[in-house]
Amino acid sequence: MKYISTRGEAPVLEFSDVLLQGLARDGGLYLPETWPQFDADTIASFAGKPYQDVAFEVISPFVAGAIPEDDLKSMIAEAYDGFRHPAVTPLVQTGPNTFILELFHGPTLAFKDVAMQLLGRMMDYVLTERGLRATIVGATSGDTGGAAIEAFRGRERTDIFILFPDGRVSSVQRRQMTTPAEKNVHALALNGDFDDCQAIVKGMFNHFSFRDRVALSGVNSINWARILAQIVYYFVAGAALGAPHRKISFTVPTGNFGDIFAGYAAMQMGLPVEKLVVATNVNDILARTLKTGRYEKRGVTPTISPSMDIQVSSNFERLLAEVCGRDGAAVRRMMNQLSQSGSFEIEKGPLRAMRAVFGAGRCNEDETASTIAELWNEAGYLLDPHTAIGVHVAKDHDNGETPMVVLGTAHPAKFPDAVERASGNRPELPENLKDMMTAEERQQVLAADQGVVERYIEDHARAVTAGV
Ligand SMILES: Cc1ncc(COP(=O)(O)O)c(C=O)c1O
Ligand SMILES: N[C@@H](CCOP(=O)(O)O)C(=O)O
Repeated sequence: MKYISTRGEAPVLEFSDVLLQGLARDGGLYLPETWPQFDADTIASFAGKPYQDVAFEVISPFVAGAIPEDDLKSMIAEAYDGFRHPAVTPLVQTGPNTFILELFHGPTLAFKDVAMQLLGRMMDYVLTERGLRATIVGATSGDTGGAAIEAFRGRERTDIFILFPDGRVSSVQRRQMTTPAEKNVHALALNGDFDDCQAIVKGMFNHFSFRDRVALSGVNSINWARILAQIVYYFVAGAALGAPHRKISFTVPTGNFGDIFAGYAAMQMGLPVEKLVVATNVNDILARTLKTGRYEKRGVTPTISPSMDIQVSSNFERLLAEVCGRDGAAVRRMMNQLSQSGSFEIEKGPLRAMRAVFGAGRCNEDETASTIAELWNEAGYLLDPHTAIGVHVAKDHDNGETPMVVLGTAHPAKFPDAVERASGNRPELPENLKDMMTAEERQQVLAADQGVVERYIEDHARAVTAGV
């Protein structure tokens, strides 16, 4: 399998290189050159299989040649061994036609673990094989950071630097990043919002002398392997609910568009999907774009669903490339307009193609809280604020026939204050995470300035001087 950049000007790469690269050198994001196809019998055979077996079948065509089958199987087995539910991503029925796909049974209680636990192992494998070290950077609005740190803490070949918006993540999220004591972990609290953090990460990838000097690697969903691992649970849920013999709809709480792009990928690979519904909080750039055809940045408003407080949605670029027929020049034009003027227009044809697949809706703060209260009072099911946004938006897109799966992206205990205010019930952390709430914290507060962050990384990353 070969990978090409959305902007069409970076080298075509194999899987192992895409895994280590993060952002393409033309500023774009890597996509597989073609979508592997699964026929109806293969999809039907996923029903009832262990998650790990489906993961192997879905992931291997993308990885073929880079990682031998037995090694890939072992990595998958180890990655999901630590999940607290034997089904890894169980489906729970919460209404006559509605299901929540619980993606939060991993070590840091968010869907990010599903991909990150595998990504950490794959990167370590490739770095060891090549005798290299890497400096990993990531931007987080709360969940990616903790999941990435958990996946890479103590790993000999990597140092990890996570940039998060100071004061804008929940205390559980912050502690997941600041309490690991391993020396290769660096939690950087930046004086800005998530978009500032993400812009600095992309800026560092586009600063080639720095990028090469520190052997920069990325674990945000700009890294294709993150999306790849997330495709699996769409197939697992789809097959459990009757695919390929009937269509399924998915509503996805969305920020950086990575999770829902994985659903789009599953669809391209043969999963019969009726609709992929984008659910946003009041930072609703994606819902607005699908409605108006104009992608237009506004300021970020802090909400009780902080992980979705995002305006510049990285993976939307992957969708643009798809609906523009992989026309790199068209994608470059739109991305240049975005960086120059803060907005761009999507042409009619590509917009029509998007609307054929995607629906969208937005959920404000009151609606988020009342959705949490409602499901708690009616069904005794406690939602986290991000999943609540999905549940709220899904109602408007449920046709009463096609099963509607809402992606349950985080455990309510990650947001105990907001959940308690909404439902009167304070969710408890799993026993093994409770110590974290009293452990010593370690973080570095820095200005949201690329130069400042780069200097900090150069001073602390072992890849700069060591190179195994
Ligand atoms: C709990 C939670 N829900 C939803 C999202 C949105 O996911 P994505 O950025 O892949 O759209 C995130 C973070 O991105 C998150 O942490
Ligand atoms: N919501 C995310 C934002 C970064 O997401 P990613 O999927 O692009 O890595 C978070 O919680 O950090």
